[in-house]
Amino acid sequence: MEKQILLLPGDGIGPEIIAETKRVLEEIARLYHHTFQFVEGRIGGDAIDATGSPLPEETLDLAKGSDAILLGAVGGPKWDGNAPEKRPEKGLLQIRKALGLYANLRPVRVLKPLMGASTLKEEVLADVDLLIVRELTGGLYFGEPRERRQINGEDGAVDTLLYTRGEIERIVHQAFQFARTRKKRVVSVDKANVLESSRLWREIADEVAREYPDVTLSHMLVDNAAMQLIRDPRQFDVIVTENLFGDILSDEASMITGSLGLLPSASMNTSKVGLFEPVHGSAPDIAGTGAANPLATILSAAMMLQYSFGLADEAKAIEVAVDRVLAQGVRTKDIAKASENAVSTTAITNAVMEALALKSASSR
Ligand SMILES: NC(=O)c1ccc[n+]([C@@H]2O[C@H](COP(=O)([O-])OP(=O)(O)OC[C@H]3O[C@@H](n4cnc5c(N)ncnc54)[C@H](O)[C@@H]3O)[C@@H](O)[C@H]2O)c1
Ligand SMILES: CC(C)[C@H](C(=O)O)[C@@H](O)C(=O)O
Ligand SMILES: [Mg+2]
Repeated sequence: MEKQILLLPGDGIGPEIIAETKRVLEEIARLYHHTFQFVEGRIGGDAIDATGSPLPEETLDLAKGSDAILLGAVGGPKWDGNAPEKRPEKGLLQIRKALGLYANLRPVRVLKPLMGASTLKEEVLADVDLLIVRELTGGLYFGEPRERRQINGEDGAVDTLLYTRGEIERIVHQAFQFARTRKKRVVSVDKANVLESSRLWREIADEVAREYPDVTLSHMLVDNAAMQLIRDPRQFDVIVTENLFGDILSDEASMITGSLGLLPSASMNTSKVGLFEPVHGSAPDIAGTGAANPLATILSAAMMLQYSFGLADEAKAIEVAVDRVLAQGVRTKDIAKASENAVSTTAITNAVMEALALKSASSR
């Protein structure tokens, strides 16, 4: 198979984790006889410094001409004081919107060798396998107006939480379709006791549910959901929710697995180009130290192989290699216990590549 993959390293630890993940993809190409052509583009602070824009036209053109996009992370203190249009994060929001990537899939799977890395008790961790389906191109992130203005004679600011029927219907359908391939349970998370947009969300979720009689739908208020995720994450199969709630709940859910450095994501639409990126950010506090955990990005690449290229065996091989490396006790600092020696971003990637090659040799 021949595919063009756009790499968008971005800022902070982004270039480190993308360089390592590229090596894993090259190993997959070698082992399974594919041709992956890599092109590289700028986004975020890196793009602002080079071109003045967080998402240059050239990057968007490269994205549209590629088969899939693998992104590191954007942002950092250097650009924190920038005007809204010149913030690195704006580039990420713009590329999601421009490519219509409304469905953000964030799977949360407990990796058995890491049970001890989680702050939760082992009895609530066994069998955790949930999927957060986050709406990604609507809600507070994009609603207009958004501005500073005088309100009752003093400084004020407004953001707008806005959803249309079509936006809600399509993401809820996605959640039900994924639930059909899993444990057939959807929890729709909202704040319908306060927000009108949530009341519309709930009504539409109920309507959509009638088309999936084989799937159970329940509703949960977001504050309760935040608590239930920690109390007993095993109760969830698919969680569908609006943009901001999904952002917050997914960072929270990462601690079920043990680290934000483990959580992958896929942003999809109905057309061909998907964007794959770790859930975490640019981690400026550890950038350049070799401490970044590349596994979230490596697992995002596995999602890319599966969802964009239909390469299920290759995706599974990466997941199995990651499990094997963790079972061997190889750990970056974020998942190592005080008593364990932490290894570098490159060293854990080497271990994943060795596990891949070993598995491939033994299955021949
Ligand atoms: N998708 C993205 O590009 C994305 C996502 C979240 C935050 N951000 C941006 O990143 C910048 C930093 O934000 P933040 O510090 O709040 O969130 P962050 O996710 O970058 O980091 C939070 C904490 O988790 C740790 N961490 C994150 N990823 C890690 C990894 N792979 N390995 C080991 N440790 C890891 C960091 O060291 C930090 O202590 C901000 O500018 C923010 O806007 C970008
Ligand atoms: C960087 C930021 C805009 C982004 C978001 O909020 O969507 C990030 O936190 C994420 O989770 O992908
Ligand atoms: Mg986030």
